[in-house]
Amino acid sequence: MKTFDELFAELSERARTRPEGSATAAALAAGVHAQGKKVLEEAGEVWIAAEHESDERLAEEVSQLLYRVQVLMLGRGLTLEDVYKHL
Ligand SMILES: N=c1c2ncn([C@@H]3O[C@H](COP(=O)(O)OP(=O)(O)OP(=O)(O)O)[C@@H](O)[C@H]3O)c2ncn1[C@@H]1O[C@H](COP(=O)(O)O)[C@@H](O)[C@H]1O
Repeated sequence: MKTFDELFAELSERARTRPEGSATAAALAAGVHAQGKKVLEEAGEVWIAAEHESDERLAEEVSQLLYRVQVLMLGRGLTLEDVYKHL
């Protein structure tokens, strides 16, 4: 189990080192357009799960959306602080 901040730290490290076989390194290499499409896709899956699926499936889809949002943030070079200052 990991927190939002812990995942972001892990993905930041992947962005820095770009290890072979990393899903994050591949998603970052695909560019912001592809990263944005993934955010939209996962957001749609969250919506569908919220209306029609179990709590467990919804939680899984939300986790994937959080992951995709973090990848997009890294793709654009945003930090957690850049976002948190607006909360
Ligand atoms: N939380 C995630 C995570 N959520 C989703 N995904 C990726 O999203 C894919 C599933 O997304 P989709 O449903 O859109 O399916 P898809 O794109 O058709 O799937 P593929 O055909 O690409 O497998 C998974 O196969 C992963 O590639 C994730 N990839 C990585 N993480 C975490 O990120 C960290 C770093 O991972 P690596 O970069 O792989 O080292 C680790 O803690 C991982 O657990």
